[in-house]
Amino acid sequence: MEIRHNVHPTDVKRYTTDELRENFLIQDLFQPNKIKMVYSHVDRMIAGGVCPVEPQPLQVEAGMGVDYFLERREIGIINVGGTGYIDVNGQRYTLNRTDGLYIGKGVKDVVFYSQDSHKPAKFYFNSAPAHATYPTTKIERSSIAGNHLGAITHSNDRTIYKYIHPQGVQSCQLVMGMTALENGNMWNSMPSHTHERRMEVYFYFDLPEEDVVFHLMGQPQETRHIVMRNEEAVISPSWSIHSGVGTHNYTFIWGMAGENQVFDDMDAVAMKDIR
Ligand SMILES: O=C[C@H](O)[C@@H](O)CC(=O)C(=O)O
Ligand SMILES: [Zn+2]
Repeated sequence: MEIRHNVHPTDVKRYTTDELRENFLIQDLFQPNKIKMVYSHVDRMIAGGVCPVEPQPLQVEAGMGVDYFLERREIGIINVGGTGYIDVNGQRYTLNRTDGLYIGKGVKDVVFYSQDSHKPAKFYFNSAPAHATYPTTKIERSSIAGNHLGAITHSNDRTIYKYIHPQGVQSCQLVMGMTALENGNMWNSMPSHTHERRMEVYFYFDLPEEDVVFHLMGQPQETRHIVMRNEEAVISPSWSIHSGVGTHNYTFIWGMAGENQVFDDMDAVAMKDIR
């Protein structure tokens, strides 16, 4: 398990490109038969990926100080690969591409599978500390009514699908969903925002190999960027904007943890104030 520490925004002003990438960027999420996990000290969020060519059990990692992964945690999972299965205490859930699964605190036995090892599942996940148990629930993408936002005139015509949230599948603190940009639309979350009360992780996918997303971060008056490729994620502390522009349209999964679960509790940054 990789550990990422908290960093102070005053220090981040002086970070080099490599330091920004070492502290915030998450790469190599889908290595065959390996569960990749990054443990962020920002709200103790774990972001990770599983590519189960062979079945992969979710295992506690050294340093977590518990007997099993979900002893004091909850997890949200979205499949971005071929059809896969997740067995939760022996009960099988089938996840097609972009279907999700919430698993509550206390579940001991979670195993990831691919339906076809030549077209393996790619399970992206976010996990946050939890102190109560909410039911394990499958979330079919087709069952979610998306919220349409943006317009082609601002190159940000997109649909937000909320998977885990107070009006949908319940959780202790995890809020999770997916935003898909229409063809020819490149911008997300601009005008930008922060949310002092929650951190967020973005995972970009559906991006052609030769294309990139310039992910924008930093304090609103002190912005920086990280160049990201397909199937990479980035940690956004509560003081940082999280926005991006691609050389091609893309889709991204967002996950949040922290003080509240109110999606609209954002500190909007006026365009005249961003620097
Ligand atoms: O706090 C909310 C998150 O930043 C995202 O949900 C924003 C987003 O998906 C978008 O604007 O497209
Ligand atoms: Zn946000």
